[in-house]
Amino acid sequence: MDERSAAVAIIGAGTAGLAALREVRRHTDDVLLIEAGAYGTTCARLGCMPSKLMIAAADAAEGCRNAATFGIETGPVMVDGRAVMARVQALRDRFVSHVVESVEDIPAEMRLRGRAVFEGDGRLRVTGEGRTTSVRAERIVIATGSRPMVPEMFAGLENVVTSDDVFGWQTLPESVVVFGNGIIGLELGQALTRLGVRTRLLGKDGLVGPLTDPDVRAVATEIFCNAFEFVPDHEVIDISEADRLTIAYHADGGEFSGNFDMALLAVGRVPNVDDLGLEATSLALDEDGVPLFDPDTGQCGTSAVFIAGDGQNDRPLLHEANHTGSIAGANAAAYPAVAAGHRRTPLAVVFSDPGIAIVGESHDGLMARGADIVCGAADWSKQGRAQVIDAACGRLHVYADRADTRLLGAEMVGPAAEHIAHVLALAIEQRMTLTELTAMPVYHPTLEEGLSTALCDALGQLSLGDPPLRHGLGHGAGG
Ligand SMILES: Cc1cc2nc3c(=O)[nH]c(=O)nc-3n(C[C@H](O)[C@H](O)[C@H](O)COP(=O)(O)OP(=O)(O)OC[C@H]3O[C@@H](n4cnc5c(N)ncnc54)[C@H](O)[C@@H]3O)c2cc1C
Ligand SMILES: NC(=O)c1ccc[n+]([C@@H]2O[C@H](COP(=O)([O-])OP(=O)(O)OC[C@H]3O[C@@H](n4cnc5c(N)ncnc54)[C@H](O)[C@@H]3O)[C@@H](O)[C@H]2O)c1
Repeated sequence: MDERSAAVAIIGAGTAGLAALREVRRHTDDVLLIEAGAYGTTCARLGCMPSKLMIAAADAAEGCRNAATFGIETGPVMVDGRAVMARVQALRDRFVSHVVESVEDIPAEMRLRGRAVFEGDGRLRVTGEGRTTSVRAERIVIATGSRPMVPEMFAGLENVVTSDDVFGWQTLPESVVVFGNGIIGLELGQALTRLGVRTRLLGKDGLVGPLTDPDVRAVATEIFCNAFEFVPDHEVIDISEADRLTIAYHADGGEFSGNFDMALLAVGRVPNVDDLGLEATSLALDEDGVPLFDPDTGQCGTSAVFIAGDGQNDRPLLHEANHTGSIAGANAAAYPAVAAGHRRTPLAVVFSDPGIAIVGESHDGLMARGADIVCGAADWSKQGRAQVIDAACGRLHVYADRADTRLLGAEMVGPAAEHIAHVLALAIEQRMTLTELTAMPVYHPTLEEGLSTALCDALGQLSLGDPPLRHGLGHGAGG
């Protein structure tokens, strides 16, 4: 068995692991980056980028279908599944190759290929490429990511895939039943529908992505139920498999069934911590097997182990993997001088059409802590610019503290959600009040006028004297 030692070992060369490495190398080159799989990150290979490529193709098809609304005739829209997947894979490969090149620029002596398992505190066994290496590390960063959850009832079925499989398809299937009304289910379910795949999305508990505000969720439910075969809640009665999958289920008080080429599971992701041998360490674990850690430092208890990215099982998003990776790396390098990093305003976006976003504190979170808030609303169906571009549907709610009028959070479904969410994140990060926000300039005619409507609505509900001069053009059908 080979033996290695390092001041810092990082398990996982994904987004979080690479961010941690960058921070550690500011302090020391005595670091080992351990990777069990292919270099290239989940984001580029199997996540953010290929999914957005598929959505881009789907939106192009939908744009052609809707062109007649503007008086433009395109003729029948034909989707060439092979060409769609070829573009997805070509651009995905380009994104992956950029990451792989940057990893290969890391000095070879800092990299180790193989699967790491803890053998005790500060001790790892790494197995891969035909050899086993025993690693002693003073500090360790766990950055092992997550994988799709596969519930027991699907085990053993052949025609069941996850997002790990979709982007490798050579062409598009004829039909897919998607399980999961979360972010992946909505994004891929809608994209597949727009790409001409007969798609049914079966969800649980009436949820729509991450939305928690009942009014916003109700609007989103109506929109997506009209946009494609979306069943927000169901209970499986039976799944059988011959040539195709046959699903029988209860929904809306009735009994339904359907035949599909395959099932796409998008029912959540599990952190890759279960096969890490954590039981061999002195770390305390939560009920999901994740080490108890401080979200501000990434530190697990008072140990020299830090955790980052999807492995934290907290905010499984790319920018959070990058940020928590940096925090964990900086603290692993400086240990025992551990410092809190600044955790940014929570921000989650669903790239559906219309888009969905949550910024800052969610409605559920605010209610749970008994916050005294004022909620301002905008109805996108009446918004001028949204009507111009044929995107007039959705709802925006902004939440502000009733006492000091600081913006606390927002939930939305509607046009430009990804951009409006960023404006709001900036405002929350800067601790801006409704008075300050409504004093900002708003151009006409823009979708930002819808945001202005919601902010003015919130301010108008407070007894602060006269509300500011409203940007009237943002309120109605163009004036
Ligand atoms: C379909 C899909 C779409 C997504 N879209 C978006 C999006 O649009 N925006 C967004 O913000 N987020 C999106 N995400 C989430 C985002 O991709 C993840 O949050 C992010 O990639 C997590 O990065 P990470 O570094 O934690 O994990 P990863 O990049 O997965 O890195 C973990 C690495 O650890 C390695 N590893 C695991 N166990 C071991 C071990 N024992 N030993 C050695 N190595 C090990 C793995 O092989 C892997 O390379 C999407 C995810 C999916 C699946
Ligand atoms: N745009 C983005 O930022 C983006 C895109 C894709 C993925 N991601 C990340 O990946 C994570 C995982 O995505 P996800 O969509 O798999 O998980 P998710 O946690 O977002 O949603 C899972 C959904 O599946 C439902 N569900 C659970 N069991 C079910 C069952 N048996 N049948 C039907 N539905 C069931 C749940 O109610 C939930 O709504 C996301 O939370 C997100 O952080 C982000």
